[in-house]
Amino acid sequence: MVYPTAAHLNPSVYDDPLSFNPWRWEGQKVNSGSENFMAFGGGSRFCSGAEFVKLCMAIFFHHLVTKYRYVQFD
Ligand code: HEM
Repeated sequence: MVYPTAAHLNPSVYDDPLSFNPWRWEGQKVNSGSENFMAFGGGSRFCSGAEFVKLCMAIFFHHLVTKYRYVQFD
């Protein structure tokens, strides 16, 4: 039995696992066979919408950063 949340918060794999760091998986093996990244489950129950939702997220972020201007409030 694998507990994905524990794998994602494993301090021996990820430095400071509770901090927000979108780059934490850079250079890691994050495909469906990864032992350290299981956001979409694994094995025979692997999320069948994974590729679809990754495309949706890429399109969403593309529009988020190209169609809006951002200003910093102090
Ligand atoms: C960020 C978005 C998503 C995340 C994080 C996610 C995550 C997951 C996870 C962790 C599982 C495995 C559940 C288990 O082991 O019992 C799963 C299964 C599944 N997901 Fe997703 N999912 C996402 C989006 C989607 C979308 C958009 C679809 C469909 C269009 C989808 C369809 C499915 C289906 C059908 C299963 C069951 C697969 C099976 O048991 O054979 N998911 N998802």
